[in-house]
Amino acid sequence: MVHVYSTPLTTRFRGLDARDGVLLEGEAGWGEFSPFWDYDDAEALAWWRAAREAADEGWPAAVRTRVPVNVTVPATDPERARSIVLASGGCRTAKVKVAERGQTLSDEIARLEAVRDALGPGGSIRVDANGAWGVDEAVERLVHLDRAAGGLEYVEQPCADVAGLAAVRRRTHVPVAADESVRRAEDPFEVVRQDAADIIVLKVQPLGGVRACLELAEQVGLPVVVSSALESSVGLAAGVALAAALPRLDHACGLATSQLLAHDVVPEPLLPVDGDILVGRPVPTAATLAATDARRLSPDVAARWLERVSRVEALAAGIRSSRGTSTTRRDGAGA
Ligand SMILES: O=C(O)CCC(=O)C1=CC=C[C@@H](O)[C@@H]1C(=O)O
Ligand SMILES: [Mg+2]
Repeated sequence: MVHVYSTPLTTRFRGLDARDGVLLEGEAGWGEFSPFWDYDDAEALAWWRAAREAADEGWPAAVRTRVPVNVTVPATDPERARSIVLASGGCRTAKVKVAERGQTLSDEIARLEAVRDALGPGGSIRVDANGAWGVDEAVERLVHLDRAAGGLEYVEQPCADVAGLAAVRRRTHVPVAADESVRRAEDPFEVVRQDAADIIVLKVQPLGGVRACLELAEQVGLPVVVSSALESSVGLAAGVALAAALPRLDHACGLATSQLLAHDVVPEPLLPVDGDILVGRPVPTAATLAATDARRLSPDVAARWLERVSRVEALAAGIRSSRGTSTTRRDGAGA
């Protein structure tokens, strides 16, 4: 069964006001396929593999029952930032978006001060620049942002390229986390070779599934933060499964993003309680599927997704047969 979901966001995020994607049901449960629209079909293949893993195989065993998570604060005004933190379900870590086009350093300082105020002195604050800064700009900005936050836990992807991350890392005491340099890189190990990061951010869909992420984490050998791709709780469950299966987890994970969706696809979304998400796999119901059904809410979006699924599924099948392996166990499933 294939369901195309669509929901408004509660706060604009990553330039988006709505989120949409596809849910697939297989023998092992539900999987999510929701590459952002700026990912082409070749890039979307990894997202497809993650969805099929969830639907057909399920995930490796958990070694913990709860996962500490951060509240995600979009590039919004200080009052809204404060209320997002206060309504976060007890998160002790906040991730604050910075370097948003059209915003100034003082907007960012005001947002960080509001977040620190709401979090209290004991919480941790990290920022994410999504690769928008040059090296000098990053080093300079971090002095101000570190001060406004009362100390930063780390900066995520300050610059776009790995050499930039490495240079920033040498020039600031704020630890550096690599996100896009892992999930959109041709070679995620470049970050290790250039000594460019203290932490790696892993997202299950763009990296091809929970097992692929566990393998990557082991090979990279750096501390891991598991983060969402702004999925519904069906997709978030895969991130939670990864965080639950990692042998070591030293940092809160970016998996509390159901808070950014106006509607989720399950009756009890994966949301933090006392700052933790309980490891589990919520199941959609007929009522929640109907409430998020893109075929009813925005038929054009639903049609685009069904076409995308057919194309990516064909691409995946072509790759499998050209490698000489058997075709899918579930030929045609999902389309
Ligand atoms: O890490 C989090 O707190 C939430 C997830 C998150 O920030 C992101 C999800 C999806 C797309 C990205 O632009 C963004 C990120 O850059 O980490
Ligand atoms: Mg990021």
